[in-house]
Amino acid sequence: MISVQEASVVVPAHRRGEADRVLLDRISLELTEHRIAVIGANGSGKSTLLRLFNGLRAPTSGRVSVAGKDTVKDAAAVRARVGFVFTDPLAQLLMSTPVEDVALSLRAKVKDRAERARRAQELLDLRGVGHTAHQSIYDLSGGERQLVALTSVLAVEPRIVVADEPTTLLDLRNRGQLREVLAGLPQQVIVSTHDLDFAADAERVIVVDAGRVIADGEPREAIAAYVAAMAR
Ligand SMILES: Nc1ncnc2c1ncn2[C@@H]1O[C@H](COP(=O)(O)OP(=O)(O)OP(=O)(O)O)[C@@H](O)[C@H]1O
Repeated sequence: MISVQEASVVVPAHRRGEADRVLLDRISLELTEHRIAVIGANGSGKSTLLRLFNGLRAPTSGRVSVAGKDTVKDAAAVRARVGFVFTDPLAQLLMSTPVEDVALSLRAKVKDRAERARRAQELLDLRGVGHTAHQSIYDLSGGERQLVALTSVLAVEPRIVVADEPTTLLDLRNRGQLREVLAGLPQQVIVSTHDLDFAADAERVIVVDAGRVIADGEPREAIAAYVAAMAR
């Protein structure tokens, strides 16, 4: 379980006379539900919040832990447990072809090189992108790329998947496909999204506004609170 206790993220002012920037302001959350969506306007702090969950970002004050492990002090254990999917898969695909990228994720678990490549191919097949295995990642469509990135993240067998606007760059069909894949995962899945239909599928919706949680709970009510806040 992810636990956020009074976590703030503050960026110090760059110039004299400027105020510090508070990106997140004393957030406390216990994330126990299987499907959680985080929504909020552009720049409200969703990405910053999600990055706290796997230690990509450290809180300036307060504490974030995953299954009792501190995201700063136990960073490696936390990263192994919490997989992170970026909006732009090119930000996370490190190798030049899908099969190499997934094999890289398998490195800790499968020592033999040939076996690693075989397993990587199997995992890509499972996600319906096996045919892209040896293509350059730059030649893949956006949807294929996102599925390859997700396959690489899942290859590490994380207990929790955190996905930062994973459908934003996708067309309607690929968006639907990715939503389906995420919905079918056995892991706990926490996504940020601007797609309110996607958010409505979650068990719990957290609304972030200017670095604060302004609504948190059952999707219908939380989404209504977000829509009302946007209208103000
Ligand atoms: N390192 C940083 N230094 C200064 N400001 C930052 C830094 N990182 C993020 N910000 C600012 O924090 C605010 C929140 O950013 P964040 O990416 O968390 O928002 P978001 O809700 O995910 O937005 P979007 O929906 O547009 O992706 C933005 O105004 C952003 O410019």
